[in-house]
Amino acid sequence: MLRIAVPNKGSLSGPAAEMLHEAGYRQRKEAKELVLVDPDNQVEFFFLRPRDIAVYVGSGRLDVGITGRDLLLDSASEAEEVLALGFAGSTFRFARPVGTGIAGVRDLEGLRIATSYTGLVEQHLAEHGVKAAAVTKLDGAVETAVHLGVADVIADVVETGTSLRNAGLEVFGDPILVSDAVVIRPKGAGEDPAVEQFLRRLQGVLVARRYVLMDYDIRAEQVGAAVALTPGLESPTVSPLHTEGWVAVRSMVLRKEAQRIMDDLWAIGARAILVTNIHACRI
Ligand SMILES: Nc1ncnc2c1ncn2[C@@H]1O[C@H](COP(=O)(O)OP(=O)(O)OP(=O)(O)O)[C@@H](O)[C@H]1O
Ligand SMILES: O=P(O)(O)OC[C@H]1O[C@H](OP(=O)(O)OP(=O)(O)O)[C@H](O)[C@@H]1O
Ligand SMILES: [Mg+2]
Repeated sequence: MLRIAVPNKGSLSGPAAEMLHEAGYRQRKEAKELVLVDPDNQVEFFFLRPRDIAVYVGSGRLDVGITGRDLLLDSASEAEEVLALGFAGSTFRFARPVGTGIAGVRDLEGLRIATSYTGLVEQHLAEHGVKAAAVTKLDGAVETAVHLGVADVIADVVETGTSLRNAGLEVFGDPILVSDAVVIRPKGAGEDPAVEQFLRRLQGVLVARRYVLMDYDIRAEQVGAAVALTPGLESPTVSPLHTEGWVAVRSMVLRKEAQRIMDDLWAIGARAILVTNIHACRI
């Protein structure tokens, strides 16, 4: 049975559960369940703290896991990213009190930094040859550390920037990392058909979320122009219509471009343009 680590709490847990459900896996009924067996799919889910998942997978005790790229890299575990999942997107950045002159990583020499991600910060400082006075590890609400005098600057997860603004802080320097929810495996793990199948299912969900199916009718002489607008992933399906001189086209298009493409198709004479959701797929 494939053993999969899944986040039990925080920003990653809800979207991860939703994605696994869309991929056809059983989900736990209540948040206190720690292990769930899905015999129909031959998998076993272990609900763990997101920060610990890289440790379990890196040690090879679990075959595969879902966590954040920032947590994976902070842990320095023997696990590696194999697929980005497109949720829990954020950047990991330094922030200073508004208006202070600290402009980049080099200005951090001799300063005190608070963060929940000491591994990431120490690695980043080392890469730039900078020696901070202290890198203090806090569990959360890191933005408050400056106000309370525990640190001069912080390094934290930033999504909308609201938490920083509320604390009178602002980002400076380049992002240390762009993060996303990711699937991880032990480094160097060999081919495993069960893992491949798991990844194919998740890739199917990603494609079903990104793309829609577009159907339309068009005069045969315009089919070249129409197909240029809807080239599909490989090649669109073109079928004859009962009405002489017309064809039906079916193609996958990016969901976010669907309305613009419908306008463009209409302008070259396409009619009966229909868009449908893809429920599941294997590409
Ligand atoms: N506001 C946010 N927006 C997007 N991703 C976030 C946000 N906060 C945390 N993350 C991501 O979630 C992961 C951290 O999960 P974790 O459960 O440790 O913290 P959390 O989501 O902040 O939950 P909590 O602080 O309630 O325990 C990281 O990959 C981080 O990048
Ligand atoms: O840029 P924003 O949209 O404000 O999001 C970023 C904030 O969200 C997370 O905090 P969370 O609410 O999980 O609290 P925590 O700091 O205690 O983990 C993260 O640690 C930042 O503080
Ligand atoms: Mg948090």
